[in-house]
Amino acid sequence: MNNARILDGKATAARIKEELTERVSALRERGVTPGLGTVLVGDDPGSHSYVAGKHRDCAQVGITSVRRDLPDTITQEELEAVLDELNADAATTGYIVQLPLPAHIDTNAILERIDPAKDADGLHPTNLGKLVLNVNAPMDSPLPCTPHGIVELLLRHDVELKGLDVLVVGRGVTVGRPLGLLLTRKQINATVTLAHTGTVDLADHLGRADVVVAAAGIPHMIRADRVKPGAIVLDVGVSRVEDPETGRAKLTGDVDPAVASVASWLSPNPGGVGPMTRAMLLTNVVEAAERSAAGN
Ligand SMILES: Nc1nc2c(c(=O)[nH]1)N[C@@H](CN(C=O)c1ccc(C(=O)N[C@@H](CCC(=O)O)C(=O)O)cc1)CN2
Repeated sequence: MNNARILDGKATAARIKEELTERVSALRERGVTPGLGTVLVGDDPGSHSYVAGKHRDCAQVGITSVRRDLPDTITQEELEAVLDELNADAATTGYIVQLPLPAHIDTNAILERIDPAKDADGLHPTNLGKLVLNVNAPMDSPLPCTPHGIVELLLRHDVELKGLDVLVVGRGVTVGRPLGLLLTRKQINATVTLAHTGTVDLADHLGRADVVVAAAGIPHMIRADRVKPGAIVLDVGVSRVEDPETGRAKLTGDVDPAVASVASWLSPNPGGVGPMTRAMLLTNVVEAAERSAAGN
């Protein structure tokens, strides 16, 4: 039995895209055309699918976009040269480097090479630093897309986290760490536990959490019998596992579908945080263009 109400990321992202379409046309009337660049290294099917989705979204809202798809044999220096080109390209008002990068590439050095004013992912150290220092008033600088998407998804469903105990499972730089910072801001005022592979008794944390954000990338690790009844559960992690019936790869989230019978709200996967991640990327691109149109 499914009791949980659905945090519908697909429908919410569609509404955000409608709002952005109007903002983009207002910018275009003022002679400003927002343009997204994507840098994709290698041939990971998941990354290719996400990047393709980002370009489809751009076309939908009127943002121009360019792709730089590169072989996984590229060197650090060659990749940095591509970023230097994008930093200098006036038509690219914002860009992202799709993660993960191959192991021989120094990811932190790459993120640092992005012009912070063109950082559409909010992952440049300057922009992450603003998040840590809590100095990015709304729209001053980009926020990382997935954490921002999670907050926006909850806000637009009128789900308040004030005073709630949130368990974030996963301490990665694109989700867990920045999400902990966002949720502990005074405007949200949640209490956050960041669980990770070194966490001793995850089951104990799970059983006590009012809100669970699962971003570990371990299929169905969050089970109904472990979750506090009435908890709010967001499924962010994704794995590609072979479907035994068809033999084809299938997307599987971190949350067992049976959790829907005990949770009060559930953000499914697919259809939850993924589309919101893409909507927040578009938001970052539009806001950067609006800042530059305002001369900031
Ligand atoms: N540079 C970045 N790299 C990565 C990020 C990021 O924010 N910036 N996050 C993730 C992947 N990601 C964005 O790039 C992403 C994940 C999921 C989706 C999405 O729309 N998922 C759909 C299903 C899509 C499908 O069927 O393939 C859904 O959940 O409904 C978009 C973007 C890691 N890398």
